[in-house]
Amino acid sequence: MTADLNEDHAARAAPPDARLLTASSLPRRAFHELAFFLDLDGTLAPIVPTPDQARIPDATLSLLERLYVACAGSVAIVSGRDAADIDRLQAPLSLPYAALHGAQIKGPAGRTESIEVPPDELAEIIARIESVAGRLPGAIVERKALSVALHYRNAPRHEAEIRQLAASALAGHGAHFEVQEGKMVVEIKPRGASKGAAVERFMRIAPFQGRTPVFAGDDLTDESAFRIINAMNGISVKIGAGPTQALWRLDDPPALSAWLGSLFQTHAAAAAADTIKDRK
Ligand SMILES: O=P(O)(O)OC[C@H]1O[C@H](O[C@H]2O[C@H](CO)[C@@H](O)[C@H](O)[C@H]2O)[C@H](O)[C@@H](O)[C@@H]1O
Repeated sequence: MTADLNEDHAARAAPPDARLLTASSLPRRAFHELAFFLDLDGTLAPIVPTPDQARIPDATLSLLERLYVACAGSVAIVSGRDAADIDRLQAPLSLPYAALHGAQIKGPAGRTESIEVPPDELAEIIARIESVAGRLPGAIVERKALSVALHYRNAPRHEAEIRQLAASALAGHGAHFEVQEGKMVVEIKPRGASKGAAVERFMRIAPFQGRTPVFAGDDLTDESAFRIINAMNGISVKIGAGPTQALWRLDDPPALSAWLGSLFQTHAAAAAADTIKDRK
């Protein structure tokens, strides 16, 4: 069993005790005290039938821009997607991000960091997967810079074969790669890449350092980040149903947008109250 499958087990074993997050659940904190880490698919962008149909709604992009300004740059996307996809999906914004489940990081000053994997091994894995997936109607192979995802959302009857294919493609490459399960997808990613490690990395650098981290995510890959966030006394938010290590829960991407919007309303109301107090 790989580390990530263990994470899967840990998530399933956790009691379903994440509490519903509302506008008044948390003590009020100023934006300059907070750092936001947001997953992409299923969190900022609703889940859709194929990866290339995914979009971050314009209203969410506007909210992210306001948040970025309010937090003086302490907002990052933390995704399993390829860097090029994150650039495309967040345009016209250019928030810092972790791509490929944390294997690559683009920091606040645009500096990039990356895990390295042997390119010939990745090419072998992809060739093996593509040679079989082509015979499974509906299966989608998503090639990424350091990994490959095998989607079965449109080929649910082939789930078992697809999982088996990922396991067999990994054989002989386990020193550098590992399996990452996700929503109707099985991926082969660089060994050791994790969203938790990416969040820890961001939290060691300005402007994130010293703030209370907030992480929202919907999938198994987000569980490593929830654990790190909890250990940092941060705010971990699971989007959607399912067992989780997160302490808070929101129903879906629109609920996350509404909660982020409510932070601005609370902030504005508090500022107005302070002004009235000052005048008295
Ligand atoms: O960490 P994330 O930003 O959530 O990325 C996880 C994977 O998301 C994408 O796949 C998922 O979303 C697709 C679009 O909604 C959906 O069709 C698919 O079934 C989901 O698994 C993306 O394609 C992957 O590369 C990401 O790793």
